[in-house]
Amino acid sequence: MKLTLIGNGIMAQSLARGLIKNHEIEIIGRDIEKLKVIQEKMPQITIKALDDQEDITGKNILFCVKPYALQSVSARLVGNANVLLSILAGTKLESLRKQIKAKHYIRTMPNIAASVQNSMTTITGDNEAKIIAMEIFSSIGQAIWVNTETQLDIATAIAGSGPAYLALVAEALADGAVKAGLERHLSMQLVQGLFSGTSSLLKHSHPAILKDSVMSPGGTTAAGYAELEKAGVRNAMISAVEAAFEKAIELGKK
Ligand SMILES: NC(=O)C1=CN([C@@H]2O[C@H](COP(=O)(O)OP(=O)(O)OC[C@H]3O[C@@H](n4cnc5c(N)ncnc54)[C@H](O)[C@@H]3O)[C@@H](O)[C@H]2O)C=CC1
Ligand SMILES: O=C(O)[C@@H]1CCC=N1
Repeated sequence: MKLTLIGNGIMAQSLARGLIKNHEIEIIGRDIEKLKVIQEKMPQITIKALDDQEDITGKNILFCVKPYALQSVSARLVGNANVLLSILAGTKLESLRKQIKAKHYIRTMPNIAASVQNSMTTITGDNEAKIIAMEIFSSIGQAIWVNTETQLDIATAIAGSGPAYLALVAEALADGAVKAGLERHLSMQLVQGLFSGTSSLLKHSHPAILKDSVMSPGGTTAAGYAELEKAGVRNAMISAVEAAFEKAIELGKK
């Protein structure tokens, strides 16, 4: 399938890197020099500077600019796209419909692991475009269709932003090991293996069961776990997801 990405930032590049294996990719962005650098890394893609009258007629567009840029970028788009698939956090389908012409509209929330074909993506929007949207995002990881934009905004707070939360945990665990005296490279290697193994286990086990099976009576895990509870890590995680959800709602009001 031919896909046109508008935007040349981190997420457009992550999506392109994942999608290139199964799709024909065009990236349209405002920074042609940056696009040339991207093309050096992914020679199969085509690149184009965003025109003041950029014709999107018949294209399947993956819209990858910042939420605040919706108005200024859409003012430069002419014609009627086939499907407009937006990845903009918070931005409502209603705003997209008002500002960009397309046959069908989709909101999606992929994450940065799209670059390694392991995104956890949620999708909502026009039912007529459900199959095409699910096909695109299933080719770069797992894709789930949800029925409301509220569900998508909550999903944004966990699966969209989540890689940053888990990266914080990963970095902090490695720092703990370094503090205890282990070399940095070994600490990082252990954390990578830890995340990979735990993620495999989580596919089949409830987190509470997993935790119980690791925690021996009077053992190391119980000692460490008590510190996490004392520091309020559980509550911090819940608050983080709530705050990110609220921010998505706020972005949707702009
Ligand atoms: N970074 C992530 O992990 C994720 C980001 N998103 C969404 O992806 C979108 C892009 O985010 P990032 O790639 O992280 O940001 P970024 O800052 O790396 O890229 C933003 C892109 O928007 C373009 N842009 C901004 N203003 C523009 C204008 N006036 N005219 C033309 N182009 C303009 C920039 O040139 C750039 O290509 C955002 O809407 C964000 O909500 C969604 C899922 C995950
Ligand atoms: O931080 C953000 O707003 C975007 C949306 C999800 C991940 N990054």
